[in-house]
Amino acid sequence: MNILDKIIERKKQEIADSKSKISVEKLKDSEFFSRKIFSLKENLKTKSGIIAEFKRKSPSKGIINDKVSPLEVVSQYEKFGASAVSILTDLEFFGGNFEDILSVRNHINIPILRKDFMIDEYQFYEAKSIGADIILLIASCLSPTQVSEFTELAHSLNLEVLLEIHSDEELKHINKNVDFVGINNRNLKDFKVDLQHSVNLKNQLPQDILSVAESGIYNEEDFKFLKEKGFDGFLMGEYFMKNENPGEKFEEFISNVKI
Ligand SMILES: O=P(O)(O)OC[C@@H](O)[C@@H](O)c1c[nH]c2ccccc12
Repeated sequence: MNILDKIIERKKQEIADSKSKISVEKLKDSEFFSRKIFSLKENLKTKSGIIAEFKRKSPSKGIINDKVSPLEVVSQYEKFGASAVSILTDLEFFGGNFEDILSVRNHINIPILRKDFMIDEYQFYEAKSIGADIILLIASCLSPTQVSEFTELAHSLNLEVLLEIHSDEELKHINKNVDFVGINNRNLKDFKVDLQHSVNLKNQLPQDILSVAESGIYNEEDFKFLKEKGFDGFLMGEYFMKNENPGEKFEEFISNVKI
């Protein structure tokens, strides 16, 4: 079984567990169902284009940073120009939890991407109830029909949709309603990073869709290369998080790439 299959197996159990504890009706009581919306579509153009991630650990890297708090990190990300922040909520494989989003939502004014493996409608209500603005749909975990149904549900909750693809076959998951197409530079099955592969895939996207380059952006050259190739957004985690002070690293990066 590859890691992605393991994650999905585990996720199914977690969802069943959560459903037995909290109903969708209960989730809807959250104050976040009726609040100001932060839009990445707007922020991609007006800010750096970087979606800066808070991530404690990952299956490919092990522990990255478990010493810093989400609030200190994402406040700095916001201050120095992140278009949005991405916060992992998977506990088992990424060391994240809902509290990581809840503890920052009312302190920042940029959108938050709930980064998790979305396979069930229930999770969209959950995402909304903890204050997320954007959700990730991973094509390799879903059928094209699920992508279009989940996109509709997300939009009905005022959540923006980032659809992640990694291969030519997954181009068929794209529909005109998704807000952004993310191309993962990292293969989730074997963790290999290949930027040129992403550029080739980007060239096959529909003309007017906003594109985000995801993962494995490890230095200024990588970033500049992808920007020159026309990506609108850049999802970066480890490069900042592996530092003692991720916010400071973000600031340094922004000033070096001059955006
Ligand atoms: O830390 P990196 O290499 O900069 O990558 C960030 C982000 O793209 C990565 O965490 C990611 C992209 N797609 C995912 C899907 C699930 C979990 C994590 C991810």
